[in-house]
Amino acid sequence: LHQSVHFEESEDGEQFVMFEKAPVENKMALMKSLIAYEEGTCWKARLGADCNLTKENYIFDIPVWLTDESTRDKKFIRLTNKLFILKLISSGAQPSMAMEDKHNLKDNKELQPLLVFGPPTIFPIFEAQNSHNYRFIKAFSSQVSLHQFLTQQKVDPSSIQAILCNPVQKVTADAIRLLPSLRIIVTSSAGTDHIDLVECSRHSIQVVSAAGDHAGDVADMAVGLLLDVVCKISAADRHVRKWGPSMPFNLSFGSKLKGKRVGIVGLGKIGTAVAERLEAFGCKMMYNSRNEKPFVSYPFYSNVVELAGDSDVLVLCCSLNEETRHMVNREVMLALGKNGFIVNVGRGALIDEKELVQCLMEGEIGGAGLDVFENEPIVPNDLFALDNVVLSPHASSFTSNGFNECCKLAAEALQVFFSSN
Ligand SMILES: O=CC(=O)O
Repeated sequence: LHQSVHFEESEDGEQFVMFEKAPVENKMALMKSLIAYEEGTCWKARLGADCNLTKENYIFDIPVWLTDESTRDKKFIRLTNKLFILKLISSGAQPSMAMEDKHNLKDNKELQPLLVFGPPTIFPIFEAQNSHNYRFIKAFSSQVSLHQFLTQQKVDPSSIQAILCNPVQKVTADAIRLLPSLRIIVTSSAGTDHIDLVECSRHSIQVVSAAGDHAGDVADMAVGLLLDVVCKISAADRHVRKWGPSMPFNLSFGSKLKGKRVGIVGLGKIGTAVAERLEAFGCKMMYNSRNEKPFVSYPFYSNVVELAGDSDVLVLCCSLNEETRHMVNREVMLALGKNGFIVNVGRGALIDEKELVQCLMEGEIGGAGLDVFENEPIVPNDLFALDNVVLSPHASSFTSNGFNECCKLAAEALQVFFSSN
């Protein structure tokens, strides 16, 4: 999705969103997100002028009146890997904010500078929707220190009041100290472990999580990973791809989710959503949390080793901080046991990853479903060879609804901040 998008106007005054060169999958993903965001708006798409196509096949003529999923997909299938332009043709609904304000575009120098770290996965969409409000200073594209980068870009550090970020790039104490006017950091994630919160509070900087209510998406992923590793779905898939007369069926048995005792570590919104889903599968829930929750009927364990000892599955949903770093260590994994499973949708460093790999290879635990890793994007090679492990690239909140909501929340948080300052 990392590509640039900007607005253009044709000679006859028509307004376009221009997508620059990028792989077609990215364009399609971005376009789908835009379309999902623009529900009810009619779009027309056509190829960009540099495609050297004749007038006849130049225009796609796909007014995208959004009706249902099946028609959406059919329409996008026809896009090619050339440049293309989206054109807003008419609409009963409100045009997008970006389009509406096209004529009010301020001079670039008058726009509020917004320092972008990461970049957040939502950034291409956020940028397209908010380029009329902000001058984006893309620190994520730089290989040099923030100080050098700002100097190169001729940006005065004291002009920066806001950062948009996500867990890909840390907002360190040094970065914060470099920006004397910094007042707000908006992160597109639920977790804030990539931001030096102590330094923020020292300088009275607000930290806003714009993740929205994506607990359901993350919980779906947790349950998916658990089902996959318990029922061996990915292992079976790999097996089928090699299956044939010369390769007999030799898949080991999966097991049953029903009746499993599941210890949720971190019974916040995500943990609760996981528990609700797993109850429907007939699992028996218990939990560990900073404090016992008075209105929760599941048994509470203040000690994770004891929780692991009484569980068949541990699902990690808590945030990462100095107390929770490596909370799942070898002792916890041995307590969970040879038939036990771990699912991690929190942060990689909640588990001592070296010990996890060791325990998986030695058969000290039964399997793992992992959406997060200690040193992303580096994943221990040993995991790739294990059939009892299911891996996902920190993608539990990658749904188009989640993206759009997150963009909206980030934009609102910044708008409220700038309009009250
Ligand atoms: O990892 C994702 C998040 O914290 O939202």
